Amino acid sequence: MIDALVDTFYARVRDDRLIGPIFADRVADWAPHLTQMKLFWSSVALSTGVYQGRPMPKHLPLPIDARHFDRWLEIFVETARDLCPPVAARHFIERARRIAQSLELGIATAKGVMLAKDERFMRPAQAWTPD
Ligand code: HEM
Repeated sequence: MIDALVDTFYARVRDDRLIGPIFADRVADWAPHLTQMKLFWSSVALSTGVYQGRPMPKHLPLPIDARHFDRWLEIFVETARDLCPPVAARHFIERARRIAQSLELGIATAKGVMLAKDERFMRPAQAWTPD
């Protein structure tokens, strides 16, 4: 189930107009990324301990905020509901929401922004400069 969830989720992510390009700029070889994500979900959903990485430092430099996390979660929720029985879908979705929230908080903090409870992180608009 984790194999199917991860494969389908990232196939959809890669096609997405908002978050697809963020992955396209950084993930050249998808096979190792998908393997890593399957280990991650095995650890998170089944407590197997097979994922050894640290997701936070990988996300801190990304140009992402609340809008990107909302889209990520929207695709994740749709995919989990499409592929998993309801109990399993809820199990994955609950964990994805918690981790997304903690990544968003970490990104805000790294940018010197102290979010209030339930406040979302929005990146300041980029000043327009001619090429
Ligand atoms: C806006 C939302 C997100 C974007 C654009 C994003 C993007 C990325 C990118 C580009 C990488 C590859 C980084 C690299 O190898 O240099 C990555 C890795 C990863 N992401 Fe995300 N991510 C998002 C949200 C999430 C969420 C919500 C989770 C967990 C539920 C997550 C879990 C991971 C993990 C486990 C890795 C692998 C880290 C490793 O190599 O050990 N990401 N992400």
